Amino acid sequence: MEEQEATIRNPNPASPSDEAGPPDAASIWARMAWTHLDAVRRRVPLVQCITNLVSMDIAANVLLASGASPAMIHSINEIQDFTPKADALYINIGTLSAEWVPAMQAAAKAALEANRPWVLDPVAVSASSYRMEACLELVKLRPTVIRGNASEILALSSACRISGAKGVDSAHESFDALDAAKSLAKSSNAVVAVSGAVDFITDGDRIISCSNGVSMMQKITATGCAVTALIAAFVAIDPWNALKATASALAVFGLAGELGMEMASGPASLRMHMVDWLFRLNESTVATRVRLSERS
Ligand SMILES: Nc1ncnc2c1ncn2[C@@H]1O[C@H](COP(=O)(O)OP(=O)(O)O)[C@@H](O)[C@H]1O
Ligand SMILES: Cc1ncsc1CCOP(=O)(O)O
Ligand SMILES: [Mg+2]
Repeated sequence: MEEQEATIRNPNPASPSDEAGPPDAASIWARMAWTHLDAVRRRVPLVQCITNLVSMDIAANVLLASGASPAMIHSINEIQDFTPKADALYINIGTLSAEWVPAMQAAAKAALEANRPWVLDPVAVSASSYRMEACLELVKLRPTVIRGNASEILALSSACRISGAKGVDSAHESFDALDAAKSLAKSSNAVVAVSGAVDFITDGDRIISCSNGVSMMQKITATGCAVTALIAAFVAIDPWNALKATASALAVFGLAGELGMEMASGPASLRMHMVDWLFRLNESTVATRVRLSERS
């Protein structure tokens, strides 16, 4: 366990005998993504998911295929016993109901008390003031990571309704939400990830961008929810480096989408092939095809 953690903190130590010379920044990031995926497979983190009804199947299958252990447990009566046993908690407000809000809050508090990372997906946060208020209360419970599409991050960051946002889908490009993401990261103390054609991950100071993925992923419902679940698994195995773990999860997911698209004929087969590729990804594919970089 200690050896693995050390590897994650320093995923690519320079080797003086490396004939190819020192690795470039892109390959260091890609090797980091592999180290994270490998650690998830070895350590099989238990991820408690309180997620929407649409996403339960794909989120659980994405976690399983990647090597994590999903548990879709949302009854308030089980939080006290179960949440401290989980390695990370995932909360998603997609199909919010009055009954679930107290369970979400209790789980976030239990995760904090047990020193476990927890990850928030603010699905369609601007759809209603009820949803926005519930989400703002959750943000006060110090999520480790918040991942949303551009419209959601813009809305949450300004905590007001954004005209043009259409339900659960984004009406904005991820770059439009970059300043909002930085500001939300600073005010919430969370790592904030904005997904889109390019994903941006920030802690308020550093910004990592990820250009893996294919646009067809938007045509599968709950891909955003599923990648947020995957972020929870990656943060579970590297909680002190949530920025990097989040970037790795988005890159691995996007790469599985790219490889899946080579075999798919539409959204339904992409979903299947993407899950297969999360299971099949190997070191050389991840190390050569992940596209992460840090913006200066
Ligand atoms: N135009 C795009 N090109 C490539 N990948 C994309 C594109 N749009 C979204 N993705 C990917 O799809 C996944 C879900 O992101 P997104 O659609 O923004 O979330 P949501 O489903 O919450 O709206 C992410 O992994 C993201 O990188
Ligand atoms: C369609 C829908 N309605 C409520 S939650 C949900 C799924 C949203 O998934 P994603 O945010 O990944 O697009
Ligand atoms: Mg979403």
